[in-house]
Amino acid sequence: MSFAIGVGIYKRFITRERLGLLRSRRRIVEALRGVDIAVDRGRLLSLVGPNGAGKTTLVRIFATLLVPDRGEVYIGGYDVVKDAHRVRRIIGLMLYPDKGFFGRLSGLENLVYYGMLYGFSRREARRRALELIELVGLWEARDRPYEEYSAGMKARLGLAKALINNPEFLLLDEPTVGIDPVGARKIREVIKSLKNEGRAVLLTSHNLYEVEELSDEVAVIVDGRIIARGTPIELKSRLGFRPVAVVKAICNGEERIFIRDSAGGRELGILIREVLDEGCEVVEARVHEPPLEEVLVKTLGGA
Ligand SMILES: Nc1ncnc2c1ncn2[C@@H]1O[C@H](COP(=O)(O)OP(=O)(O)OP(=O)(O)O)[C@@H](O)[C@H]1O
Repeated sequence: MSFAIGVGIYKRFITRERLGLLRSRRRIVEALRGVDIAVDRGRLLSLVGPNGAGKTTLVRIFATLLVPDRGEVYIGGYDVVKDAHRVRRIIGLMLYPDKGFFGRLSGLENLVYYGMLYGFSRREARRRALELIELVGLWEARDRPYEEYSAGMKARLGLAKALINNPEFLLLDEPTVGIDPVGARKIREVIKSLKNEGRAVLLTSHNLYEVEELSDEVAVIVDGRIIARGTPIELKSRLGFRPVAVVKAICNGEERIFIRDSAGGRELGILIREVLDEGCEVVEARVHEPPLEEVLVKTLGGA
């Protein structure tokens, strides 16, 4: 059985919609409509989809912050509703934006505080906090007040906080939003190493290049339902996008481009041979695989 598993998850919100100064009416939002999801140890599953699709709602249910209306969710064998306190001991959560920090305390003090909430002694909490501050690249800023941190620094501290209890399951909601490219790469490396250590990771991101780089599996959520899932490569081919072999050549003094469907991987070699047989000179040969970004933007269109 998978380390984290959710079956038939259904969640709706009842809100009030304003119709004017004095009038409002009840509005029902079906945020999740029968979602099945599973994440194994040492694997990273990304949730992608348009704004309002239900990704954060799903993360919050796995994090025990919301109770599903229907369906079952287990993490490490514990029910997220009935055994919420046990689940909280084995998960780490990074939400965006993270409102759980004290502005006047330094990054380090904030982490020590959270370590002690998990039951570590002050000494142990400090040792762990320093280790994590170093890991996320905040060493120089460790004694500065949190309120002075930039958005990217806050996000890094959020990741460190998610790791303070050495969690087996990590829930990362938009972990690199607002972080500069060098910082974001650092965060991605940390996420990869956490996964390679055997943790299960559930991630949401609108950065599909990041999703493609990190994910073992991607689930596309639209309107509260998973409409497609698979490895990035499976997903692309399921959505009708296949790699193509492209050969650029000079034939009789003119540049020509030859293109061939290249699902099997051997087509590029065959195409090059054919082009050479035609008496052309090959100047460039490659397999073009459309990035996940291109595939999903074309598939989801205006969703
Ligand atoms: N507390 C709430 N009360 C009412 N509606 C809510 C609440 N939380 C979420 N929703 C609604 O549920 C739906 C799913 O929201 P959710 O935040 O899960 O989407 P998302 O996929 O994470 O979006 P984004 O990419 O913008 O972060 C949206 O229609 C949202 O407005």
